[in-house]
Amino acid sequence: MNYRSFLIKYAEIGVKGKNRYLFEDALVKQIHHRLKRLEGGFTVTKEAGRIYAEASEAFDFDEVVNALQHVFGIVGICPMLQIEDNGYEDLKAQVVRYIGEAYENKNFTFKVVARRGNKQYPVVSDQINRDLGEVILNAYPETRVDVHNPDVLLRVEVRHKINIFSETIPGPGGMPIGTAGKAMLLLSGGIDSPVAGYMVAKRGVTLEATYFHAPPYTSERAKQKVVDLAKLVAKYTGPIKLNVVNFTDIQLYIYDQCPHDELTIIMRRYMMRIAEAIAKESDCLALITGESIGQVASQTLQSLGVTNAVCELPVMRPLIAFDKQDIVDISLKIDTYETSVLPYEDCCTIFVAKHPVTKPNLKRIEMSETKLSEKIDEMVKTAIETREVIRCI
Ligand SMILES: Nc1ncnc2c1ncn2[C@@H]1O[C@H](COP(=O)(O)OP(=O)(O)OP(=O)(O)O)[C@@H](O)[C@H]1O
Repeated sequence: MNYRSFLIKYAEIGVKGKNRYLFEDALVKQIHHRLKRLEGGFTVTKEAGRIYAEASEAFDFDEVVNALQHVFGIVGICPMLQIEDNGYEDLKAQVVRYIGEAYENKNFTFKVVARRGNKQYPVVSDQINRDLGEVILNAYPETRVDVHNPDVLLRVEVRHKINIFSETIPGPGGMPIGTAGKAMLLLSGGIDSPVAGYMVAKRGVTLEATYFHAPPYTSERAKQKVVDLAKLVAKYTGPIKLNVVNFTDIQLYIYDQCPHDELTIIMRRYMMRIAEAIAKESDCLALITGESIGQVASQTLQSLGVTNAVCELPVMRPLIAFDKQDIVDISLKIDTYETSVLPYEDCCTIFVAKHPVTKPNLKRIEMSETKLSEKIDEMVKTAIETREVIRCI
């Protein structure tokens, strides 16, 4: 079948009451944004509970489906034949043509489910089901009707135009980007943080990201890996503004002044302070990290509490109760795993102590931080001011 149009199904956003149009408009915008980079000259429109993408020229079917499968908010992608209402006999002929072109092998069972959005249409749905069933059986005698468990469920929607479709390709689900504010992802080169960003973005949150690097202790390649990860996540979220913060002086200073078993937690607190300052500048409403309870020393409940103590914005940790394998499974699904496991050094691991505290005490950590003079505030200011901003698409 040479499809020209797609019917886009969305679930959750269909139940958003009076705000529904906002969600639909955001989804239309995201679909439009994604398809405009591809061939096909797509027009994206909405019509009472339905979104359509219609091509005006030739396009690569797989490429378009792949693009739509990266748009949060879509639960199903139905390639469809959309026709004008040119009378009942024409509808019958078009359905026969659809089945003829869509299925090479006609040895299947089917059921027709018609729905009249346009109640003026002269034939009621039940009658349409029976009549179309009959013309299909006559045209293709190998087919059989099975109303309980059909191989092919042929849907015919009689609206302003008539939609004929029988296949639903799953979409990613979630909510359209741009419907739930913006958050700052602390993006490292590991497996977890890209997955954390993906999960929060899937709820409609626009992402910005911050990466801390420590040249010359961390390489250009390590930075490039984070840029590559941001680009992979951006396939789902749209462009991500990545702030690359030079953390070297701060790390060296903390290393000089503070007990080494507290380095990880104190560095983490400075990362959060800096990420939050940039987040506030960018109107982000929350921070996101890839932490999960107990994974490493800095991810015990005590450590998470001590880290949180420096943040005013809420810190979202979508992986908090996930096992590593569950996180790996998502990273494989979203295609970040292979990049995440490339063996480049991370700035936290370079200065890590042999036996970091696993149950830090807030008072003690605050006491240790008093060893850092006003110099640290200057360093934080400089790190924020001199950050590099990379647009990842
Ligand atoms: N260099 C960094 N730049 C930005 N964020 C970082 C950096 N290092 C750590 N983080 C943030 O802190 C979280 C915990 O990092 P940590 O190194 O303890 O764990 P991890 O399991 O290695 O995480 P990941 O797999 O995301 O790197 C990360 O998920 C990320 O959100």
